[in-house]
Amino acid sequence: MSAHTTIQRTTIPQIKAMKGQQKIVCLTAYTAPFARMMDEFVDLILVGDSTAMVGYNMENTLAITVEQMTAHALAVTRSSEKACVIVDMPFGSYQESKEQAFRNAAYILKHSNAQGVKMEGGEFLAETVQFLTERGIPVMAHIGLMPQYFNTMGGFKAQGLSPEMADRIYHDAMVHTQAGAFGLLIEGSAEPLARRITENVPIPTIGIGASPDCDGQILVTEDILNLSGPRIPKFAKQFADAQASIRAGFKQYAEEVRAGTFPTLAHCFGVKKDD
Ligand SMILES: Nc1nc(=O)c2c([nH]1)NC[C@@H]1CN(c3ccc(C(=O)N[C@@H](CCC(=O)O)C(=O)O)cc3)CN21
Ligand SMILES: CC(C)C(=O)C(=O)O
Ligand SMILES: [Mg+2]
Repeated sequence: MSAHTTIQRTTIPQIKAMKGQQKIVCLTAYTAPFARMMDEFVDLILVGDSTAMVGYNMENTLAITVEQMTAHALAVTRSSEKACVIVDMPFGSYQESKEQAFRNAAYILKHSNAQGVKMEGGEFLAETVQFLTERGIPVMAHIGLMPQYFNTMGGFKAQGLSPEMADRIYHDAMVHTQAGAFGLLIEGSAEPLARRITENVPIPTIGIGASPDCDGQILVTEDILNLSGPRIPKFAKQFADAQASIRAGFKQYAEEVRAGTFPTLAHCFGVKKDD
């Protein structure tokens, strides 16, 4: 047995096969500590472009680059061994043409060792989904609320609430499925729409602010740990208060340094026993 055949990373075909069998548990991670801690609990880690907002305190996701996403993705793959890892293609790196999309997706995967990419878009994106899938790059299509349309939409607005819009998003889901997407991420959309899509596609749907009936769920990790800023979406639920625990640690450290009780000689080098 070779030295590196201990744990096999979950593959994209395995994620696809989970539909109808078991819920697909997904979270975002951008850096080593969270990737390392969540690896045993999640099936899939998304290196989300939400790091623009959560990690860099930007107003929206538009300014993050291919190089930044690649660096975050590499940190995540180096710090996990079990979860399937996919990466958000950042704004402007895939919308221009299917060739541009392939070039940037191949760059990201080559330099990060991640397994697939996610891209936001409706019907126009289907030929890109097919082009990449045929050439060895698995694509998850992100539909519904698409944060990269921040300027077109004038903010983050729930989608598919009217029958006309719901039908258009349903159609987008069918077209992406036909094009070979390995999964659909449905964000901020009417619940009946997300359920109807889930029931009518053979590929997994991953919901965020979508429906309990989606094949899997995802949230932004910092949101569920109370580590995000003040603007947390309605669909996020707080599962732990890491902020309280981290702030307590900062407070204690500051107090001990100011009081001169940290460090002690036990934290120092070259200290003689009888000093
Ligand atoms: N911290 C964080 N969590 C996220 O889930 C997330 C990000 N950042 N950044 C990228 C996108 C943007 N997302 C968001 C951000 C805000 C709302 C929001 O405020 N929605 C309103 C309803 C908007 C409407 O329909 O008018 C809400 O009440 O939740 C939704 C999705 C989801 N993603
Ligand atoms: C919110 C999830 C789905 C995402 O796209 C991100 O984290 O960027
Ligand atoms: Mg994203």
